[in-house]
Amino acid sequence: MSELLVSGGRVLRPDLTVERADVLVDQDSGDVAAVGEPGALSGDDELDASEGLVVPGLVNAHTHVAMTLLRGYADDKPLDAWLQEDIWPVEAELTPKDVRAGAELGLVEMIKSGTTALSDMYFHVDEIAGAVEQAGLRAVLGHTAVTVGKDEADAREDVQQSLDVAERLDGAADGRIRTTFQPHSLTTVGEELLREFVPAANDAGRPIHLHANETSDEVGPIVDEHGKRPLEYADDLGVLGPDTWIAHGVHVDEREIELLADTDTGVAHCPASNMKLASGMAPVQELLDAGVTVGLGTDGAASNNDLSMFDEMRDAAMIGKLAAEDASAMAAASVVEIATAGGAELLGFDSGRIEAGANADLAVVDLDQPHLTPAHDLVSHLVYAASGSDVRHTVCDGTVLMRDRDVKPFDEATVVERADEHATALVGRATE
Ligand SMILES: N[C@@H](CCSC[C@H]1O[C@@H](n2cnc3c(=O)[nH]cnc32)[C@H](O)[C@@H]1O)C(=O)O
Ligand SMILES: [Zn+2]
Repeated sequence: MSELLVSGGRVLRPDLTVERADVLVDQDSGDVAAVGEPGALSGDDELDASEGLVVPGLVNAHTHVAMTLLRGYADDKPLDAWLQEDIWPVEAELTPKDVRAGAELGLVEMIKSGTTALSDMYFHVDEIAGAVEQAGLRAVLGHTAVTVGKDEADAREDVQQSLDVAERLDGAADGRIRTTFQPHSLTTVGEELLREFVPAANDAGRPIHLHANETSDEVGPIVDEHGKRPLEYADDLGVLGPDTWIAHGVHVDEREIELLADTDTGVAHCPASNMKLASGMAPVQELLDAGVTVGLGTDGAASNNDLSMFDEMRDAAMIGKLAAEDASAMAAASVVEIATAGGAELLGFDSGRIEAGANADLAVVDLDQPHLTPAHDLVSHLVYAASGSDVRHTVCDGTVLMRDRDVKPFDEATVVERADEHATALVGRATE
């Protein structure tokens, strides 16, 4: 048995208290074997956590990891125009190799900022799965179906593909990859196909992930057409349930919040994307108070524009207070909770907490820095003062993915260079 000792630091416990402790990782099972008194445990290999805080690996509950290729390509526009005028025309030119290059870049960025699990929505998913397998991360993947603007045969083919890809890739990378059925949103996939395929996904036991209630522009047409709120329509279609989580949930009314709680449907909150596209402020504190399971997501790098969950935590705290008009809303502990245990619950991974028996998915944050001094409250620091570049080591499934900022599964310089080349050629093709 090979064991890794994360030693000399402080550890963020599941109840969000901090104590001096060492963490012993069983690298064969990929689980935490024990959390013990400093110096009491020993392993074959050691990871130095002195002057550091060991935290659960962050869980990015909604992203499009390959969209790193479009980082900074189209900014300062609302969702609808941004997608239709800029993003979709370029995405139409994406090749599988582009997606692989963009995904690798995004995954390197995640490893460097302490993220160990992600929920992704995209296409050419085999390439994303290959990149995740190489990265050593944990992911929930899927093929996102869009039917607007497609003829009947293409539309059906796309939705069928979402179901097929989910079935084929579930359990890949030694179980680190799980899958979801993914209608893009309630307005971009037609009702007939939703009525046919959602029950099929449910019958297959496939979790569902989709964008919903992101902008007010998408709520109106659903109310006009179906005479009900988007999440009532979703419920009617069989979309809601304990295995489903929606991205955004910005424009939800009281009844919809109740519906989310009653059906145990989760929400991936994406504050940076919501601010940047001026989509609105999600009532996250209200969702939490109603008992809804909430995770935190960056969304894609074209609407953020980075994939750091540290930035996202700060944004969640800030906009959460503004939305509630209450400075005590989305307190630091709640934010850390959604970025770790909350996201893990949505994705269905036994991660998001450092405890014997849980997945050994963790990051060590370097506290020995001016902007993290003094150390009155380390949970506060994680949300309000730390950044992704403060992460010293990242471990997923018991494997060290970054040691002293050196990313192990990839040659970082090669990944950066390749992504840059692919992005430049892609935009060239799309605009020629
Ligand atoms: N474009 C493909 C499938 C869509 S993949 C998932 C899509 O979500 C898009 N996307 C990224 N961020 C957002 C968002 O915030 N709201 C809605 N869609 C988004 C992203 O650009 C990508 O096109 C097709 O037409 O078949
Ligand atoms: Zn999205």
